[in-house]
Amino acid sequence: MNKKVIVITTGGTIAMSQNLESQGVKLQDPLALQSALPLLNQYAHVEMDHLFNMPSPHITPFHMFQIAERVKNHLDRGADGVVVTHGTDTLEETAYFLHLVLDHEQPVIVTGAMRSSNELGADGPVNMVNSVRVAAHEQAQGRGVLVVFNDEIHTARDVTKTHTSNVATFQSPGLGPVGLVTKKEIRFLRNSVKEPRFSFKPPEHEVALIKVVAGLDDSLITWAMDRRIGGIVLEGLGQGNIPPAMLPGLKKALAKPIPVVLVSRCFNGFVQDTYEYEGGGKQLKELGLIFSNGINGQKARIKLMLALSMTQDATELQNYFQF
Ligand SMILES: NC(=O)C[C@H](N)C(=O)O
Repeated sequence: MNKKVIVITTGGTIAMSQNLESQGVKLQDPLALQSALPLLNQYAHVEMDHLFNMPSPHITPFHMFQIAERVKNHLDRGADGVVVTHGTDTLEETAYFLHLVLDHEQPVIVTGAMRSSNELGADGPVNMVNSVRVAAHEQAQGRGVLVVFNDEIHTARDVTKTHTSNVATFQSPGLGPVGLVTKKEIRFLRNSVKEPRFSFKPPEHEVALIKVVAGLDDSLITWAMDRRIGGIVLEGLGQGNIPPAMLPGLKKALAKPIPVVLVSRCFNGFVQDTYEYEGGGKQLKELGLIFSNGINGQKARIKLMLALSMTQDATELQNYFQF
């Protein structure tokens, strides 16, 4: 039986073309994407739903919720799979947001392109075809949200954009792709981590992501507190350490209480309570920071936003970050 796959378009380079005079790349009429339909229909019965036409730096967590609502509607109404086309700059954040709020068996795939539609070697068509193929594939079911790009399949949890312009930009550091797409075959290489899902609600709290650098003091933490931020993610150094000058503001934030999640700015390895010096992981653990492993700073921010819509309780928040 021909599977029914819905392609929801939201913009990004996949929906753009290059102006031959200025060389600038910008959005075109989203209906131009419909020209891919005859190609896509070779693999499934495909319908397109044009939701937004935005560059992905314009996407906010509220837009992510709107995308999630649209995906959910299609899945609830019986689509066998959904593909979301999206700009690559914030693609990993939207993919992870969808992953945390959707709980369907049917495959949900996020894809995009690094080269716009009229550039040499445009990768949009092949990424769309591969995404539709994966969305219609039995073995893609029950794996949560996947990112299909450049003949590879990645989980929303693990994938990150690693190159500003190369078509092989999406990688899962330390793990590699969860699956591969060839002309003949779709093959999954490993299972995905199961994560608890969050309530289907728009995020209510802003969360600040602060990248820790040598010599940083607590002024960004103070700024975040003045803005009545709901939570803070610290992208710490190494195994999860910070300069001592951050401690006064950090202690004030924790006393409020504002939950603070700690990830590492290294993209391999774990944050852990190893170091006993001032600002070291041992002290941060004692102060009550939530240690988070397996997701980067931008994804920990999305997760904390969703978690704060469910609870403010420190132990419950901690539990969400065990996975
Ligand atoms: N390749 C891309 O899609 C990048 C573009 N700036 C976007 O995220 O919308």
